[in-house]
Amino acid sequence: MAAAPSQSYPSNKDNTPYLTTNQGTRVYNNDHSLTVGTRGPVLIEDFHLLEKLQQFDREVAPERIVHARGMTAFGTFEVTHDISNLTSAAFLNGVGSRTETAVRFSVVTHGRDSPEGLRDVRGFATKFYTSEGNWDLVGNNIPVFFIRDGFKFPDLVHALRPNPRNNIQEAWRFLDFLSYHPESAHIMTWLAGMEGIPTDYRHMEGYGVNTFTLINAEGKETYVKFHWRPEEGKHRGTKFMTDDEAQNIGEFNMRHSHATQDLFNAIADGNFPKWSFYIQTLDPADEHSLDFDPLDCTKVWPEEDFPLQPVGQLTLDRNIDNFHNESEQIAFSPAVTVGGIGLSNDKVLQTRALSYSDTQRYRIGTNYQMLPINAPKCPFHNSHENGAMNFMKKTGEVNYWPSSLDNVQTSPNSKEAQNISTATITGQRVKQDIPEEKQNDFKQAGDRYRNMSLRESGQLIFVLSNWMADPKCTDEIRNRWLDIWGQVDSGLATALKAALVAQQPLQAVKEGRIGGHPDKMGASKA
Ligand code: HEM
Repeated sequence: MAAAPSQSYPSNKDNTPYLTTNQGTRVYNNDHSLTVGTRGPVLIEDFHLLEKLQQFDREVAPERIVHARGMTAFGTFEVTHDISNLTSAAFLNGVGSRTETAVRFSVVTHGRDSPEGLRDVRGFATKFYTSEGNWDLVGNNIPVFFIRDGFKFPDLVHALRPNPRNNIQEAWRFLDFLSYHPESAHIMTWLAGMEGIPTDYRHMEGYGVNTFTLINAEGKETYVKFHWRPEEGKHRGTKFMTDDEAQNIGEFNMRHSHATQDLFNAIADGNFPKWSFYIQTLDPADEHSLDFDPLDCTKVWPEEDFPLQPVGQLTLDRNIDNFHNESEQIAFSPAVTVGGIGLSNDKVLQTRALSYSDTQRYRIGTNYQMLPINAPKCPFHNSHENGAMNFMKKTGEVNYWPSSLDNVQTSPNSKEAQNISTATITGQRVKQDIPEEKQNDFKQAGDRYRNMSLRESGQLIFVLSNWMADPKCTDEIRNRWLDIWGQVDSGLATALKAALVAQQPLQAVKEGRIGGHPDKMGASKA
């Protein structure tokens, strides 16, 4: 017997051998509009024509405001080292425990069809469909971020995205904004360095970036950083490209989708990519002994002080069936978590907790969480109701709580209750940066620079000086950055000054703008 309409989820598998409208009626002609005579006019009573055009007119859903370009694959996460001493999350407990996952890799700044070989941060977002609900680990391939307060995120993204006047990404704009944020010097050593253009998605690291908490069965909280390490290839499994190599790949791959293709082909060929999963932990009682703030996501926790502890392994072994349903409509949020894993007070993480589901309600729709790609694989039950595109079959008469007629219960002693930190917080309401003595914005950037090989530091200087040589970059912006780089490492600032002297005319000649002045470049001419 056919399923009742409210239970029926149309699928290609249920196709009839006949073309039908979405209403299920057979189509007798799929070539011509209904017209009066062979030359028209066209009649609007042609429901099939209207449905076909109107569906097409609405095919494009709004793209993500960031990370618009991306690709999803499915796989399994398996625990290799038990961490039940640290967390009560069931899926992390017991060696051999396996959880279904979906991972979406992405490029941050530009649109849905932008090239995948751009110098940019990459996203590495993982959805774990655990037996206790979904956990989303929404990470990047670079371990640090540009800012330490999400209040600044819209300005950051505006500065990185194309100029609103000419729709071209211009280095002077992000250099201008970031020069007021010296905490960004650290990520700039990654973005402008060798790590700025990963070869593909399979050879990337992933980092949770923000500090989270693990909470164990006794309620003890531990600060944690999450890390993915690819298992294939050299240099910790990562592979990167130079600007020239990336340009070549872009020219060769006219669809600018070499990384999507690489991932899809590898999985289709049975060459399944694998990542190891590690944590770094810190007892909150020890946080004040550090010379940086462990909740400041512009800092890493040095591995020599906070060794990586292995937890598990991720294998991606299944491609998506449909890009729109499983990559465009997949929705991640750092606030989607399970009992035993919580958020820290990291100000970027706390602001992220709002932003993702807010934009998903806008870009996918009110009921985005019901879509098969986003719904948990465990039972769920609540009184959330209705809204556009709600396709849940509900037959009950009680859609409120509590009720004497519906004995559904809360679970006050469940692990979820333990997600709420028991730490006492006191303080005045303020709008302020973290204490100055903990900002320490230059040390980690300087250490990275001083540990670079000649090739690596040469690459960094090449990219930074190219950005600073943008003819629309004013002397004031350039000098502010030279001052920042001087505090990172005086040798780096000297090298940059020398590179700028050598490079600026070259850049201008290359772009046919020699003798240019910011006003003549169309920046602000009235
Ligand atoms: C306050 C800072 C941030 C805000 C407000 C923010 C906001 C957003 C928003 C609105 C989206 C689009 C989500 C969607 O349409 O589904 C997004 C995507 C994403 N963000 Fe952030 N973000 C912030 C910082 C970060 C950081 C620090 C990371 C890395 C840890 C990150 C990683 C990602 C990833 C990987 C995606 C793509 C998820 C996907 O594949 O669908 N974001 N972010």
